[in-house]
Amino acid sequence: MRAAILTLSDKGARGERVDASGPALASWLAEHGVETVQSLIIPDDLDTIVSTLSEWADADLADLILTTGGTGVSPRDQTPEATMQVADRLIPGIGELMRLKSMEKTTMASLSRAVGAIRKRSLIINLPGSPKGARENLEAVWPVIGHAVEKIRGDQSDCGGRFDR
Ligand SMILES: Nc1nc2c(c(=O)[nH]1)N[C@H]1C(S)=C(S)[C@@H](COP(=O)(O)OP(=O)(O)OC[C@H]3O[C@@H](n4cnc5c(N)ncnc54)[C@H](O)[C@@H]3O)O[C@H]1N2
Ligand SMILES: O=P(O)(O)OP(=O)(O)O
Repeated sequence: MRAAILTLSDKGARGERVDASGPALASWLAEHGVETVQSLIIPDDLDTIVSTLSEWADADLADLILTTGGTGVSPRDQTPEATMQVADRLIPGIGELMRLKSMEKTTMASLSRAVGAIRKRSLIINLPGSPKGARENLEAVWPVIGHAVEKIRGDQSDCGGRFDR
C-alpha cells in the first residue's frame, strides 16, 4: 500500500511550528509496512486543500491519502468540507469508527468532524491535527483500511463471512 500525507496547518505552513504530525504518521505507517510516497504541509485554505487532494487522487499518487489537522470547530478548520467537495463517495463509518474509539480516550474527540471518502481509486481519511490525535484515530480505523483499499481498487473476491468475529 502507498500512502500520502497532507498536513493542514497555518502555523506549520508559515514555519511557526514544526510539523510533528506528518512525520509521526509516516513513522507509524512504516512500522506497519506502508511506504509514504508524498508528504506536504499546506495552510488551512479550502481551495488549496481541494486542489491538492484532487491532484493527488487524479494522478493515482497513493492508495491511501491521510490528512492531519483542520477537522475541528475553529473558523479556519475546513478539511472535512474540502474532502466532501472532492469526494466521489463518502464512507460515513470511517468517521463514526474514529469517534467511537477516540471517545474512549477523550470526550474532545466528539469535536473532530473528520470524514472518510473515495475519489477515483484513492481512499482519503481525515485525522485530527495533534500527533497524539492523529495516531489514535489512524489506529482506530487501521483494521478496515486494507480491505477498503482492496475493494476501492476493484477486488472482486467474496468477503461474506471472511471477517466474522
Ligand atoms: N483520539 C483522539 N481524538 C481527538 C483528539 C485526541 O487527543 N485524541 N483531540 C480532539 C481535539 S482536542 C480536537 S479540537 C479535535 C479536532 O482537532 P483538529 O483536527 O481541528 O486539530 P487542529 O486544530 O488542527 O490541531 C490541534 C492542536 O494540535 C497541535 N497540532 C496541530 N497540527 C500540528 C502539527 N502538524 N504538528 C504538531 N502539532 C500540531 C496544536 O497544538 C494544535 O492546536 O480532534 C479531537 N480528536
Ligand atoms: O496553525 P494551525 O492551523 O495548526 O492551527 P491551530 O494551532 O490553531 O489549531
